[in-house]
This record gives sequence, structure tokens and C-alpha cells, in this order.
Amino acid sequence: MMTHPELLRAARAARGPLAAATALLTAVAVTWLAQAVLLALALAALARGETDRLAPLLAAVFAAVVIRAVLARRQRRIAAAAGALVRVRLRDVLLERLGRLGPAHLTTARAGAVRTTLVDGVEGVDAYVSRYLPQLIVSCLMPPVLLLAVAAVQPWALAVLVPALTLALLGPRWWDRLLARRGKEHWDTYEGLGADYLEALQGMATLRATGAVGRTRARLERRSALLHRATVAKLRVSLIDTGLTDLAVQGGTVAAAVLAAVSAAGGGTTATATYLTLMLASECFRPVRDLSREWHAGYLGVSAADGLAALRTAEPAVADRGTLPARWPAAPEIRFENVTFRYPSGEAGEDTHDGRNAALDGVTFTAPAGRVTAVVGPSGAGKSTLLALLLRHHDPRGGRVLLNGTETSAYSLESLRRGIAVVSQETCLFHDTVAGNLRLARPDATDAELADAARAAGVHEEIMALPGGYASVLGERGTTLSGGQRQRLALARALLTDAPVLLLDEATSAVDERGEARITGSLLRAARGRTCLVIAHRLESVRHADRIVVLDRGRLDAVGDHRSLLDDDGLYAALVAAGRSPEGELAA
Ligand SMILES: Nc1ncnc2c1ncn2[C@@H]1O[C@H](COP(=O)(O)OP(=O)(O)OP(=O)(O)O)[C@@H](O)[C@H]1O
Repeated sequence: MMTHPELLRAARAARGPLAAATALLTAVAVTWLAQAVLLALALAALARGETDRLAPLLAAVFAAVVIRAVLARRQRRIAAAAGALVRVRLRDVLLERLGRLGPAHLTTARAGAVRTTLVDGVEGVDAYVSRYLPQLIVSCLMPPVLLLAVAAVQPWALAVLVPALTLALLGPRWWDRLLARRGKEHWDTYEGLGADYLEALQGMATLRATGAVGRTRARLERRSALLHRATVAKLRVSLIDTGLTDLAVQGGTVAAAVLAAVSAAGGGTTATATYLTLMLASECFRPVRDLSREWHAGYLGVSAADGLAALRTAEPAVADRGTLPARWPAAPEIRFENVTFRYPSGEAGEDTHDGRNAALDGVTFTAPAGRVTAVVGPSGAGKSTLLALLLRHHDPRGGRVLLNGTETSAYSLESLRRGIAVVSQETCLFHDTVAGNLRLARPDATDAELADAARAAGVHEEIMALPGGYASVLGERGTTLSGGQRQRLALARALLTDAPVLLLDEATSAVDERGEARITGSLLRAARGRTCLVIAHRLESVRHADRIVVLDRGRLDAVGDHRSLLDDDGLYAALVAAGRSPEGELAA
């Protein structure tokens, strides 16, 4: 008997169909009871030589079999529909939660583990809810009814049936609890393996380039073997569980049969009572046997339940209490005011009061409305962290981030993020047409608008050169794009949004220098009127920015334009000089 509050909560989504499925399963159990009684009466009639009563009794048995087949078929259909409903609702809830948790969650949870919970975990809940749960309810409801029926015929038979049934139903509980705990450990291993496989697949190019494919395969094989051993160990324990149930079932049935036979031999009971006792005693254990058959379905759900509960109740890194819509009459000004932030853990995570080791420490600057502000600085200076704070993936520990003078936390999260378009280093394109990928940003965009955005991002010509143009499906029949083309497509997508704020986080890193200068130029033209915050890979491409903010180890080093910063001969000038040197890549 395995239950878990998370599973019962999930089952509530399909209360109606589940009640119907359970009622039908109860009706199926009643047909077994009717069949047992009818068979007992037929056998008794045979024993007494009353052959004329056999035909109607056997016809009734046949009717019970047919009715049961019809009911069982209907029950399975309704239960499957209930399971599907629970599955869909649960995935909805989990996806919505993941959306609210934002990318910050995936820096602490492994994507593969989240995928396993979302796919396999939810399937486990479906199996639990559609198969195990109705059977569990019937297995608790039917035995008392059957015992009452036995009591009406042979009350003394209860002396063996009640203890045997109690043992069969409650005995394995202890094992179930142990197994549920093991199930959690097993699930964690399973999630970990899922995450390992996903990472290996995603990082295949790197593994190949570093010659680590063989080593990774060996590691994955070792982990698979570990999971296999854990599964076998768990099944061994489950065999004890099943063995205990079987012992009680067989023992109880045999003891009741022996008692009935002894009583009949002594002439104490009629043939009808003896056959009824034998048949009903066996029927008493049918629900328990059926429950044991659904054990695996129950176990799947219970194993996944903790992981699902953890994901469903995970708290986002920021609270969504703002109510203002992020809509402004014109592109807003962005202001960072004395902003301090340190990550909860990791190399920038040590909590110190003087701001040492902070990812950002007392940073103040303004990105003027409708202008392009570039943020530069050496690696680890805190550039991406600035963008993460603006998008409220995290909230600052000190200071404020303001949009048009209003703190970002005053805006509703969804509207804030919709008001800010982001193009980052990691472009995500979906298995869809080029047009479909672009229209993610604005489903109602016309073909002409798609082409304008693609032209501005410098990718229109290349799209037109694909076999199907804008209708080419990415990833199909060799329609793959280069890193630079992918980035430019992502840029076009961002330009298509009406978002008045545009964040480019090393968005042109996969493009060669000439391409970068060309795209940055056309982008700045296309983004005119929007407030742009740009983190660029090469300083050359941001020299025309209206304002350049220089960060160094989390602190503001200088603010100015290209000329004035070069004249200051500070960190910016050093970065530019390093960018021109053969070692080159020190720059932002
Ligand atoms: N998720 C994280 N958890 C812990 N520390 C982090 C995390 N992300 C960044 N950091 C740390 O915060 C500091 C600032 O990182 P950030 O990514 O903002 O720098 P950056 O200037 O964008 O660097 P780069 O140019 O290399 O991308 C670094 O010390 C980095 O190690």
C-alpha cells in the first residue's frame, strides 16, 4: 500500500474520471463475487445430483464473465483518460513553475535531471493514478464485503481469513516504506544518469575534440551498471514484499479450505455452505493479488513523487510581487544605483561585509533612454551579472535597478521580461521553419517584417539561399546553420519583438570580426529608438556606442565614450591595446 501526498494531490486533477474508474473496478470485483457464488451453487447442485439447475447457473456464470469483460474494457479506457488528464495538468503546472523559476534554477539543477522529472516522473504518476490508485481503493473496499459474505455462510472461517487478510494487506507496509526510501535513492541515481547522458549528447563535439568520447562512454557504462545493480537490489526487496503477500494469501486460502473440508467431513455443514466457503475464501484475496500485480505502477509513481514535489514547490530566486506593466511611452532609461550582488555560492559567493568577492560592488551608472550603452571589462568583471539583475533572474543584495525611475521589482515579472529582448551567446533555435523560429518573438509578424528584421541582422541573403528560404525547416535534410548564422537569426528574432529594451550579451561572438562590425552597425541602426545594453566580445564593435561602461572585478572603473576613455589611458585603453595585440582575447 503505497501512498504519497504529492500523488494524491496530482490525482485531484482527474477526480471525476478516477471516481468513475474506481466505481467500474468495484463493479468488476462484484462480478467476480457473483461468479464465485454462482459456481459454488452449481457445484453444490452437481454434488446433490440436481443437474436440471446446472444450465441456468452456468448461463449466469457466462453472463457474469461477459459483463465483466465489458466493464473491464470501459474501466481501462476511463482510467487511461484520467491518467492522461493528470499527466497533462501536472506537466502544465511544472512547466509554469519552471518558467517562473527562470534560468537561475538551471544553474543549480541539471537540465537532464529536470527533463527526467518532467518526462519519466510524470509518466510514473500517470501509472500510479490510473492503475495503482483505483486498485488500492478497491483492495481496501472489497475484503470487508467479502468477509461479511463469508460470515453469513461460515462465521468460523473468519478466524483464519481475517488474520491472513490483515497480514496480506498490512504486512508489506513496512517493506513498502523501506522501498519508498530506496525508491527515492534509486530515482536520484536515475535522474543523475539522465543528466549525464544529456550532457554527453550536448557536449559531443567537445568530447570528440578533446578525445574524451571513450572515457565518457566508460563512465556512463559504469553509472548504468550501478543503476542496474541498485534496481536489482530493490527488486530483491520487492520480492520479499510479494512473498509476504503470497504467503498470507495462500496460507489463508488453504487454511479456510481445510477447515471447510473438516467441517463437511464431520457433517457439520451443507454442500452449498462448503462450496461457498471455499469459493468466497479464495475471492477474499483476489483484490490483494490484483494490487500486488499493480505494484510496479505504484512504485514508479512513489519513486518520482519527491522529485516532482521538489520541482513543484521550488521557490524562484526572486519574488513576483510587482504589479506595474512594463510599458513606457518611449524606450526607458536604465539606471543601476549603488548595486551590490554576490551569488549564493561559488567563487563570487563568500559573504563579506566589505563587498570583497562580490560579483558586483556598488555599481552606479545610467544607460540613457533610446541609446546604446556598451559594458566592457575583463572576464569575470560582472558584465553578465548586470544583465541578469536587470532581467531579475536575481535581485541585488544592495542598491537598486531602475527602469524609467521605477525599481524593476515594481513591474510584474512576466511583463518586465517581455519588455526586454535578449540575445545571448547561446542561441536557441527550435526544430521548426526559419519563419517559425522568427515568429516565436511575434506570431503575427508579416513576411515583410520577418525579412526586414533578417536584413537588419544581416542574415536575409543566407536565408534566401536555403532550399526552402524562410520555409526551410532547421535541422532537417542538412538544413543546418553556422554558429554565426544562428546568432544573426537570434538577433533578427530579438529585433522583431516590440521590446523597447534590447540586451546583447556577446551576441556576435560566433561571427568573424568583419561580420561583427557589419552586424553591429546594422543592428545599431535597426535598434534605433530602443535602449540597448551591449556586452561585446571585441571592443572594436562597441567603439560607436553612445556610452561605454568599464567594469573591473565587480566595480565600476570608468564611464565615457570611446574617445574620452582612450584619452584617460586607463583600463579601457589597456583592453583596447590588448585587443589589438596578437594575444587579443583579453578584451570583453
Ligand atoms: N551562477 C553563478 N554562481 C556563482 N558565481 C557566479 C555565477 N555566475 C557568475 N559568477 C561569478 O560572478 C563573477 C562575475 O561573473 P560574470 O559572468 O558576470 O562576469 P562577466 O564579466 O560576464 O565574465 P565573462 O566576460 O567571462 O562572461 C565571476 O567571478 C563569476 O565567477
